This record gives sequence, structure tokens and C-alpha cells, in this order.
Amino acid sequence: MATPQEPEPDWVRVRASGKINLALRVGGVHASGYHPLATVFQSVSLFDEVSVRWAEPNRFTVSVVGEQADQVPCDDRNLAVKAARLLAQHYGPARLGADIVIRKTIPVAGGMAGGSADAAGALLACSVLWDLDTAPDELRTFGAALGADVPFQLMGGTALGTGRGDELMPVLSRGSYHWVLALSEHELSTPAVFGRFDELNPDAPDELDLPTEVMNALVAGDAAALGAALVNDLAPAATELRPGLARILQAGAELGALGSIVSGAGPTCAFLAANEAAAVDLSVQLSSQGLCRAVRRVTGPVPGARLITA
Ligand SMILES: C[C@](O)(CO)[C@H](O)COP(=O)(O)OP(=O)(O)OC[C@H]1O[C@@H](n2ccc(N)nc2=O)[C@H](O)[C@@H]1O
Ligand SMILES: Nc1ncnc2c1ncn2[C@@H]1O[C@H](COP(=O)(O)OP(=O)(O)OP(=O)(O)O)[C@@H](O)[C@H]1O
Repeated sequence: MATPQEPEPDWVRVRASGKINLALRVGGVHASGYHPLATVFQSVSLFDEVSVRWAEPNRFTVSVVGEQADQVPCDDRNLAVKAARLLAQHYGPARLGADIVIRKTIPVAGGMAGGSADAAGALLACSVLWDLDTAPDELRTFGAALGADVPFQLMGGTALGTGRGDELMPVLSRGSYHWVLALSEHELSTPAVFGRFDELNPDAPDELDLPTEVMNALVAGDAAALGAALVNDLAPAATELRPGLARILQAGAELGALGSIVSGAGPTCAFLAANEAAAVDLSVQLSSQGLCRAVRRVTGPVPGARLITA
């Protein structure tokens, strides 16, 4: 195994995808402050890149480039640094260190689990850099300690998430779906959205039904049925905190989207298009309305955090 005295010449690079929730059912808050979820995640083709190289023992640095880089903390608050430190603590705090570079494309505090993607990327990249031979399910356990979305950001594809959203089962999904994303000018705090959810839903249940309509549409590869089944219990709370979201969702529906949804805790909105041509059309028309910071076309499902080998 390489040591800090004999540094690897190359960076280890990982590509980590953003996610949307095709269904997000939320139950009543637990004493832990977390909510039980029944969610269907899908990874989409908006990617951050996380690169790591050896640094001296117990030294962890991070720099961030790309979209909204100035909104990401470049110190121990960065989720990628937390991920690297967690692995190092477990496998050799006196031996391990890393310099981390993040190239951001996933919107910051946008409801697409960008920080969790970077944490997943750092876990995978550091485990390879440090030659730790960590099994995928062990990495997922480290991920769950960092945040509820991190295990899915390691796994990717399409999956059912229960518990805090970190207990995962792959979901059979036929075909590829064309999404148009409306990225917001402003961030939205996930705890604030869950907090508003609690105020709006004092009687939210403990037990949640599984989102079978969404799962059936995915098995059938039926985009129209999927569009009709999209559901997000956090949408009313997110829309109250960011009233502009209602107009964006309405615009997508008027422009012919098969379905419109707030992604996770928002404020990114996702619109399902029937095919690539419809997605191009929808994205051009949505851009011209000037309701959001930017519009992106993506497809899903794609893999989660994966090594870049080229
Ligand atoms: C909204 C989603 O993105 C949907 O996938 C996730 O539930 C959020 O996952 P996340 O950002 O990785 O969540 P964490 O970083 O673990 O927690 C941030 C905060 O979100 C809230 N939170 C998160 C997950 C969950 N099941 N219940 C919660 O109430 C809590 O207030 C928590 O303090
Ligand atoms: N590597 C990172 N990338 C982005 N934000 C980070 C990172 N590390 C820490 N943060 C902090 O985490 C906050 C939430 O960022 P993130 O982009 O993960 O939100 P999100 O996509 O809405 O999360 P989720 O969908 O998991 O709730 C940011 O405001 C930022 O201060």
C-alpha cells in the first residue's frame, strides 16, 4: 500500500450524480428529529467530480471549483472532508490524509443531494486512494453516519428508501426518463422545510404506505403513468417557503410536462418529458420565461458515485 512518504503521483477521481425523488412520503417526526420516509430515488445525469490525492497524516484540505463554488464551505464543514475524516478515523488516523478537489455542477442546497454526492464521492475516492478494500455495504454504513441521502448517492440508479431514507432496495426501472430541471436562484434549507412540514402536518402517520404507483410505472416503463404518479409530501412546505415555486410548477404543466415535482426539499423543480425532443422543447420554453436561475436537461437513471478510470 502507498504511504504518505511515497505519494501516489495521480489523483483518484470519482463522478457523483445528483438525485431526484420520484415519490417522497413523509411521516411524523421522531424524537431523533428525523422523519420516517418512503421514497423512490432516481439518480440523474448532473454530476460533481471529486478528486483526492495523498496529503500528510491527518491533513485534510478541500477546494471547490465550478457552479456556485463560492456557496460551498472549504473547511471541515464540507461534507467531503467529513467523509474523508470519518474513513481515516476508522482505518488509520495517524497515517491517512487527503487533499480534495470538488468540481460542482449539482445545485447547492437545491434538493438534489449535492453535498451527499460529494460525501459519497469522497468515501469511494479515499477508499481507493488509501487502498482500504472497503466493501460497498461498509461504505454505505459510513455514508449513513454522514447523512440520510449519502447511502443512495453511493448506490445510484433507482431505489426505494425507507427508514430515514437510508435503508435501500433497488427498484426495477425500465427505460430512460427525460427530465428538465429548473434550478433556483436561492437555496432552501432542508431542516427548515421539514420543520414547516411538521407545522402543516401535526397528524402525519408513523407508518407509511409504499409508493406503489410510482414503482409500477417504473416497472412498466410507462412515462405517462410515472408523470401522473409523482408525489412529494414536502412540496407544500417548500412552496410556502419559496412561493415562486408554484409558478414554476404551473409553467411546466402548461408547457406539456407529463409530470412536475419539487425535488426533495427543493427548491429545484423537475419536469418529466415524453422523450428527448419534448425535453428540448420544454427546456427552451421554460428558459425563455425567466422564472428560474437556469434550466438543465438530464436523464435518469444513471449510476451513483463511480471511479473515473480514463
Ligand atoms: C429531503 C431528502 O433529500 C429526501 O431524499 C432527504 O430526506 C434529506 O437528506 P439529507 O439532506 O441527507 O439529510 P441529513 O443531512 O441526514 O439531515 C438534514 C436534516 O434533514 C432533516 N431530515 C432528514 C432526513 C429525514 N429522514 N428526516 C429529516 O427530518 C432533519 O432535520 C435533519 O437534521
Ligand atoms: N460538498 C458540499 N457541497 C454542497 N454543499 C455542501 C457541501 N458540504 C457542505 N455543504 C453545505 O451543505 C448545505 C446543503 O447543501 P446540499 O447541496 O447538500 O443541499 P441539498 O442538495 O438540498 O441536500 P439534500 O437534498 O440532501 O437535502 C449547503 O448549504 C452547504 O453549506
